[in-house]
Amino acid sequence: MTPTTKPTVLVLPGEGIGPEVVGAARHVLEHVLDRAGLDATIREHAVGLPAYERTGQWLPDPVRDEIDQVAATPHGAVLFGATADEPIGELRSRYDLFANLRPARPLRALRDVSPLRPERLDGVDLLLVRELVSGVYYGRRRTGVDAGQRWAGQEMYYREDEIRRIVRCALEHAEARRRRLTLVHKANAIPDVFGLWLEVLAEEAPAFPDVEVRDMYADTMAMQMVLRPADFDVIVTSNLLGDVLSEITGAVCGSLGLLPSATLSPTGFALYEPVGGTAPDIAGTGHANPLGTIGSVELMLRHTFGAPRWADFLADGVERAVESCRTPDIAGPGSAPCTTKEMAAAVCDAFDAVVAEEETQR
Ligand SMILES: CC(C)[C@H](C(=O)O)[C@@H](O)C(=O)O
Repeated sequence: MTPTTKPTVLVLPGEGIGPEVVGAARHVLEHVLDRAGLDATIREHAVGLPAYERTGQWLPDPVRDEIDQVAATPHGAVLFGATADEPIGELRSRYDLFANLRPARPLRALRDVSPLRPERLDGVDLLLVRELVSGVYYGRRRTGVDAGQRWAGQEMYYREDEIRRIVRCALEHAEARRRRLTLVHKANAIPDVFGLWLEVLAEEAPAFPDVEVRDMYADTMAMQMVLRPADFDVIVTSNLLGDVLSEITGAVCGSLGLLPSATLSPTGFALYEPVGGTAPDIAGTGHANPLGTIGSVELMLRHTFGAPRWADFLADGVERAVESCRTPDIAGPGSAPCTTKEMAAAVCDAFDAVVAEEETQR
């Protein structure tokens, strides 16, 4: 359903490759909105290192105030680039952005880029649902010295309701997709925490009788994701395990730079960001892959703008664009790599072509 009030999108590029990939994705967002006749308020602010250098704050107070306001509106969203952990950890927790959706589907034209044999990619279409505001990331931290030895600890803690809402979210997505859900855990080594995850899953699953539910140790899953990625549909897991597993899905698809994410709060406020980080080794070269951020725009069109048709056109545009335009991470041997900006332009052109075809077919 199209939102009744105009969405507001705060663009927070951050540092490293963040400004480059977000610049490209913003260009694509504005292009699609224009073509679709959709309206939005878009404002951009510095966070992370550039903000710290200017104000001494990673997330400056005025920016935080503005995000507070936008988070309270019915269709508020953030398009985020990349930073070190400070601002992103604070944003996730402050706005209760608990449901991190990380879809991973190899692009047709990039089968040669994945390190996996092409036949292993057939039918790969994963959705990793990662809990994002609890677990060991936010656990009690302590350090000390004992008998002359320094020690450090950080607690892994989960409350029942935190598990229940992410498990439910994953079950709902599984029901709407291919109806398979795998809970990934380490109940053999961390029995109390992951035992509770398993109990909650057993309590929630009966409400979704069409979803085939199973569970798997995280170490086994790490292997299975490489050997048989097509066997899985929705995967739900904790904050830390989800972080590690999503990097594997990046490798399966051919590059971490391809992966998008959407993180939803209970109020509908959402943050969209690529899965890849600041990539300091290539920052400033103009060759970072913007497709993970452009894919995040596609997710924004679905969740915040309620415009799945335009999101589908954009997804088709991306499939077409990579047939001829590829940044160095996905260029493969022998082909000339394109720049971040060229990739954004190629996506806009391909999107226009998809829309034009659609219009002539009607
Ligand atoms: C930057 C870092 C704190 C972050 C995380 O671990 O959550 C990143 O790896 C991610 O996957 O979003």
